[in-house]
Amino acid sequence: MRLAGAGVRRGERWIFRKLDLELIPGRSLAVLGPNGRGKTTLIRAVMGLVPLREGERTAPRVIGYVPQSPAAPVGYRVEDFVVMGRAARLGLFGSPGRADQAAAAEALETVGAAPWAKRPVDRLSGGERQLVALARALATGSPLLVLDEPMSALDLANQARLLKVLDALRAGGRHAILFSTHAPEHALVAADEALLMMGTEERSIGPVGEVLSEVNLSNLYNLTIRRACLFEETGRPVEAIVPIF
Ligand SMILES: Nc1ncnc2c1ncn2[C@@H]1O[C@H](COP(=O)(O)OP(=O)(O)OP(=O)(O)O)[C@@H](O)[C@H]1O
Repeated sequence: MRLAGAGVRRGERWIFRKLDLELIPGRSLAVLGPNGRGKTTLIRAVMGLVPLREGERTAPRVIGYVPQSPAAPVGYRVEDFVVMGRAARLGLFGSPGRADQAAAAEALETVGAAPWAKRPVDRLSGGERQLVALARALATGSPLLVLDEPMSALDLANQARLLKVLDALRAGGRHAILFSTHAPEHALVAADEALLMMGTEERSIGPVGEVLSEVNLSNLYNLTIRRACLFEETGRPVEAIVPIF
């Protein structure tokens, strides 16, 4: 996926301009910024759901997408909903075959949602729905996964589960992952690079460890923010990022 000199306007206002972005399989990028700064707009532009007013976009035909508030159509079981991720492979009147059912079952297993396969999708909680939406995105088989605040409705255990899934997908090398988040710690553990959206043309992009510095985060949120290493776990520092107020 590539954006070159990309810009999106809403009415009279540019949300972002002159944005260059490149993502390859095996790499994960986290997008951070205050409320209303344009994360969802950027994600929708990557998806091709919002037109660019300048610049160019190159992306796979099918993209695995987890929107901020995943829909829950009435009358579908979880497994049917996840198999919908295969739609682009089926053609207009195609119905899912064994391989499609197997891909859906595997995706549900990956996110830990297999036990809910027979449940009505409209009766899932917000967090359960986010995990099932990720399963549907995985079932597409796309090399690109785009997730808009995927952790926002998840409890701590499911946040950990999702971070582990994203980390494993990235390590597997077959997926490029783009996700937005309000939790810099999540970017530290599940992304290689971070994009901080500071202003329309102002941004910082680079390796998470460098970009998510106390100075950058304090400037981004206009607040004093401290970052501290708590301990090391299997050779990797576990860090806390804390606002001071
Ligand atoms: N359809 C639209 N028409 C006009 N303006 C819009 C539209 N959608 C979003 N905006 C505006 O674009 C700006 C960026 O919104 P966006 O949803 O991309 O921000 P965000 O960083 O994802 O915010 P949050 O963290 O609150 O989810 C906001 O000022 C918003 O009001």
